[in-house]
Amino acid sequence: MESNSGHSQAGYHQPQQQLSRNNIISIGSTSSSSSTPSSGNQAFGSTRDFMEHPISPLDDTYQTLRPTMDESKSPMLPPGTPQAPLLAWENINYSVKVKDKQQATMRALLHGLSGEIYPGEVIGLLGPSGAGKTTLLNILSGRIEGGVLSGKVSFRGKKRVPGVFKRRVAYVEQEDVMFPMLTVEETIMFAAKLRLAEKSYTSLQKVERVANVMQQLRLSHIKSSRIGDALSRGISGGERKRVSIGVGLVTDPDMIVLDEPTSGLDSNSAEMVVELVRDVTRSRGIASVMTVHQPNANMLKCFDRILLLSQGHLIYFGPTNKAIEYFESKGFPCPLRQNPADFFIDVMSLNNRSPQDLEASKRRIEYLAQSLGESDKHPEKLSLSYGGLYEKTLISKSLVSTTDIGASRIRLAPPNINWGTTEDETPPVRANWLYEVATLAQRDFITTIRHYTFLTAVAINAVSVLLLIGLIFYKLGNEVESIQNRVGLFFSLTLNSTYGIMGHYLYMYYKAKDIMLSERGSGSYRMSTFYIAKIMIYMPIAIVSSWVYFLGIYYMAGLQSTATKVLTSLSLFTVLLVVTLGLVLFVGSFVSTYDLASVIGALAVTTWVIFGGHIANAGDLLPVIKWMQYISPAFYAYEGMVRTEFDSLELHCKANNGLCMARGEDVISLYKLNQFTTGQCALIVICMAIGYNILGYMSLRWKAKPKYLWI
Ligand SMILES: Nc1ncnc2c1ncn2[C@@H]1O[C@H](COP(=O)(O)OP(=O)(O)OP(=O)(O)O)[C@@H](O)[C@H]1O
Repeated sequence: MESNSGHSQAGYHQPQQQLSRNNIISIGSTSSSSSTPSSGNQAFGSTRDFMEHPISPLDDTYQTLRPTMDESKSPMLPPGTPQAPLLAWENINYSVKVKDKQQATMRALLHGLSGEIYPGEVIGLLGPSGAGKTTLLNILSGRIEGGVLSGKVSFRGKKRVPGVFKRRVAYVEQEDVMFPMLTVEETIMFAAKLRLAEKSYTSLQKVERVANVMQQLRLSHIKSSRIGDALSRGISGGERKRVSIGVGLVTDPDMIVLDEPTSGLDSNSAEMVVELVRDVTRSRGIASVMTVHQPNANMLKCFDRILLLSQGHLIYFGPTNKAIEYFESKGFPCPLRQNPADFFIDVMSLNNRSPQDLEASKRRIEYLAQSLGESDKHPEKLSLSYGGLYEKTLISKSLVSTTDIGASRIRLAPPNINWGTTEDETPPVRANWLYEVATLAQRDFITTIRHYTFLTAVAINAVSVLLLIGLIFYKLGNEVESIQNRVGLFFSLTLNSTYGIMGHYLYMYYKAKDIMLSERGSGSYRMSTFYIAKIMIYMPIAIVSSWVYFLGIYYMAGLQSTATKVLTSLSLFTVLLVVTLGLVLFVGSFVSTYDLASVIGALAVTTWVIFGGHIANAGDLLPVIKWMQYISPAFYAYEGMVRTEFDSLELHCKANNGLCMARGEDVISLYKLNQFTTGQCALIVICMAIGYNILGYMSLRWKAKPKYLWI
């Protein structure tokens, strides 16, 4: 085996092919000069694969990798062409507060990390579980919340401006958060409509852009298929991931950040996703960075550089094809038939099998982390000191440079990208407010009408309430005994206009909120447009479905049917629906989880109903709790409706036993439902409807506002 001294600094400048051969000779002690490279499509993940290929798979891997830094300099860009890193970070430290035996201590998750990403590069972030990959990715993409963060991150050589940065960087989350009822094309199209200002792009241009993205991501043939979810089958996991990438790409970002894009995918789909990201990165001249769990050799080949992390320490950040050599220089030669990624992760992992193993692995990681700092041979150091893969200056706006790298053609800096101008600090133009409302309402409308279970539940509720209450209170008549039934009927209507709405719409709201929170990270749209669109879609459905049973019950029961009375009661009932919808949006916005929100929502509605004037006589409550009556919208709606019905109602007494109340007004007095006039009741409920919706909007703004740390 070659000694460490064999890897001189000059060794890192050797052409790649020579390096690979050297590796094979030195590690495997076999000559590879006459070997036949295996197919580039093959994943060298299993021992069988290796046995069938006498040449080291690494040789094949690295022969098709891009050239070394030195080779790539000249063909990538004309000599002297300026280029700056797209994203650079320096001395990143991050720690969080953790509770340990009742004591809060700070736990450092990242330790002094530095690096940079250049346009046209694909960076793979690898490391064992818990190494800090997602944490680093979140910091670099401006999505870290909580904890203490220090260091510097610059984008195009300048401090990041959140509003600009989040619209120039597409973030693809590990979980694909999309509306299952939309088709592939609709999903990408709505992203284009919401994120591309109509001032800058015509409708036709957006359509073309969407078609282009679908074609590039090989989604055109399934453009009309629904996304689907666990309940309704849709496109496959790999296709879903490509749609998520398409949603990010449609805005033409400068960089795409992917958190575990291959998780949950079979190896073929995983490879396809990584290869597509590489192709897109190169064809668009953008940069991409992704975390991947144990990539196979084919996936590893797609990364120009890899960043290896362990226990929050940087272990290696340099060209993929030099990592093996680097590890070998530190005394960790990669076995010939092992997938390099598995090998790196093995070397960087804590071994918990025994206290001795744990201690040894800790020392190994410490040594690797420290030796990175000391090593002046480290490829990344060279990259930094010489300008590395690219020259460290600015790419001119018009520059387009192509070069052959392995099987791929790289195109850098397409003409539509501006680098380093003052425009960088100006947030991109947003879509017009009304256009945004219309687009979100259109999306909500489509997703709601395709939500068959929701619509079926709403319809079943309306019909069953109509039949149940309608039959219980059928033809009440004007006998004095009908008093109890009349007040009971209005109480039942109050119950349904509160519990029914809470039950149906809270769940829908949470589903939509999850997607909104994910889209919000990229600054897709305003909170006001999201809120208004929700009201625009939920309210008509809630009102129309409730009117069906209200009017049906009204006529089945034979209540007073003058137009004024019907309209007054219907209006009070409708405003109560709107207040409850406001409560749904308020609780849904304020409380983070659906489980807790459903409990709080049900409790609030129960309180409204208890103090609604039917269960307990409105005038007989103890002063200490009587005030709760006045904050219950159900009380005003109920009082208003009962007053409307009993006003001028003549009741028939069968026998004059001294208990008969022949006038409706006497009933109102008996139940103490004469504290407010019907008009006052209506006004108060309208004010509550407005108040709850304002509260809902304010809490949405407050709670959904990303609290990311920026450095
Ligand atoms: N907010 C937090 N509070 C406490 N610990 C945290 C927090 N965020 C992350 N950690 C811890 O920091 C470490 C790194 O987490 P991170 O998710 O970045 O790792 P990872 O390399 O992405 O892991 P995996 O591959 O398993 O997803 C883990 O041990 C995790 O438990």
